[in-house]
Amino acid sequence: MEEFQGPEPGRHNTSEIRSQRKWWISVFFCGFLILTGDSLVMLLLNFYYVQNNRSENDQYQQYRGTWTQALIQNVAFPILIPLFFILPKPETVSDQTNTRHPPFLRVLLLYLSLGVLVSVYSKLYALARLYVGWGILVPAQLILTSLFSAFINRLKFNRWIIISIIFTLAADFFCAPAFSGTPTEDESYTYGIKAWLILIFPTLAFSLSLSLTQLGFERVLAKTKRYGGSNKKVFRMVLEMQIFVSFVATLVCLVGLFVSGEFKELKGESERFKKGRTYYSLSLVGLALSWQVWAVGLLGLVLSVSGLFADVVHMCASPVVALLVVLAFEFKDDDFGWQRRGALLGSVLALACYFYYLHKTKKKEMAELNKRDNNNNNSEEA
Ligand SMILES: Nc1nc2[nH]cnc2c(=O)[nH]1
Repeated sequence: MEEFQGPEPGRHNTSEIRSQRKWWISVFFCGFLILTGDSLVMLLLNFYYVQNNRSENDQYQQYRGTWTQALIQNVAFPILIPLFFILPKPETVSDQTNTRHPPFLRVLLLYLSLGVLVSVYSKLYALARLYVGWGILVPAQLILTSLFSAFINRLKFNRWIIISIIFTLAADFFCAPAFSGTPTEDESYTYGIKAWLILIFPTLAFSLSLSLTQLGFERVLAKTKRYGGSNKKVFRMVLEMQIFVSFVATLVCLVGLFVSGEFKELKGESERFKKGRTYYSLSLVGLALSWQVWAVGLLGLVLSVSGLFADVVHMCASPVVALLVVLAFEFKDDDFGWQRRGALLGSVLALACYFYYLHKTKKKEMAELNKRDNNNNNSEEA
């Protein structure tokens, strides 16, 4: 006689264990991309400005070139297009009749608004780094990201997240990677009211873009027909978001480059480059590719965890970047002293706290699933 087989015990558990494992792998992978992107960008930027003979320019000229930097931050998005098509399409769920998909116009508006925000923060970030110290820019940004996450994404803060934020703030306040782009000093430029405005707007735009991107993934992209309309998050969304947003940002930066007349300076820059034009082009290509690596990692973490976590990881990369810059360049007075070692420790602790919180959340999810499975089995046996 054939035995009646009830629902296989632990079936949900096995698939949950598998999906949690995949989730952890993607979190570590995206974190690695952010760290790699941040490090390469800073190393190449330093190389670029060292080679650029900045000190030979007049003070005005030293604050130029920021539209070019903004353009480079966004322009290499086409390298992601083949990857987008290689990744498998998500399956569409069969029960779609009742699902309301967001209209095309909403998706378009999302990409347009994020593209403009990204172009704003790319341009002003390039400028802000010339005016104000990293130690002020970065903590301000993390505080704003926390506020936006609380109000826009309804993120619930707990003690582990708060401790992680405090460690990150401390680490970044004491650990600015050396930056050879800083103009040869004129204090009035650095701390004037203009400098403070230039600090506030890119940090605002960056923080806002993280929260809106998270909202866009959850409320718009995950509900579209092409992603199954099932609220499932897949990596393809990251690539789609990055490609369309960077496309808009690139257009805005191109307009800025031409309207400001900065494009006329490109020839002079390539001629000034100490190692010659080939190295000039190679360093710009390297920078553009590194920015894409960074952006995919950042958006990947926004998708799989949150905008706040993505910002924490991005900020925690600074001490590592500072160490790499010390090893790669011989800038005067730049060493990896006790302050930076402390900052590195702060970053490690910040990440440990956040990861501990994520681990606890995932464990709780699994326990709830176990409980539900057990209840279902018991009621079917009764
Ligand atoms: N505003 C801003 N722009 C960025 N572009 C790359 N990183 C950053 C950042 O931390 N802040």
